[in-house]
This record gives sequence, C-alpha cells and structure tokens, in this order.
Amino acid sequence: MLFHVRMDVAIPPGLDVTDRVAAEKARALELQRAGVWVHLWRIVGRYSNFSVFDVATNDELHDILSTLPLYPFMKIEVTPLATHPSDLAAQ
Ligand SMILES: O=C(O)C[C@H]1C=CC(=O)O1
Repeated sequence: MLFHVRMDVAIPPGLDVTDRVAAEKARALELQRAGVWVHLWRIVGRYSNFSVFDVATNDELHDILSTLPLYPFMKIEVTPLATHPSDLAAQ
C-alpha cells in the first residue's frame, strides 16, 4: 500500500537536535534501502518533505512514522494512494 506523507518539522528555538537529525538521516536511509520509504523530496523553502511510503498496513506506517527520531517535532499529514486508471503504468 502506498501512502503520500507530508512532514513539517519545527524544532523549538535553542534546542540542540544535532544527534537526533543524524539519527533521523540514518533511519531514513535504512528505510529507503529497505524499499519502504520510496520517495523523499524537500519542499522548497521549508523544513518539510513530501514522501511516499510503501507498507503493508496502516499500523505499519504509524509505527514507522511515530518512531522517527524527529517525530516529536513533526506535524504529519498522510494520504492513502490508489491506482489512477489513466496512469500509463496501469495500462
Ligand atoms: O529533513 C526532513 O525533512 C525531516 C526528516 C526526513 C528525513 C530526514 O532525514 O529528516
């Protein structure tokens, strides 16, 4: 199942999150290598990203997102994706 996910990060001013950001990057790379985090794009001008996750269940996605190191500082919006009948890949 594919999910479009928007993550907006807001770090409280003055908080040192250097280690957390490094841990987040390591986890993001791990999930990409595993084929779970299939797209990761920066939203221009924001500390935000658009991502696509490929997971088996809603619960799996929730577990992944809620254990990201930066999760306590994120606002997350999830949109489930379905196949579009006019998608070339679906012909
Ligand atoms: O930078 C972000 O958008 C937040 C988060 C997502 C991947 C990562 O390395 O950090």
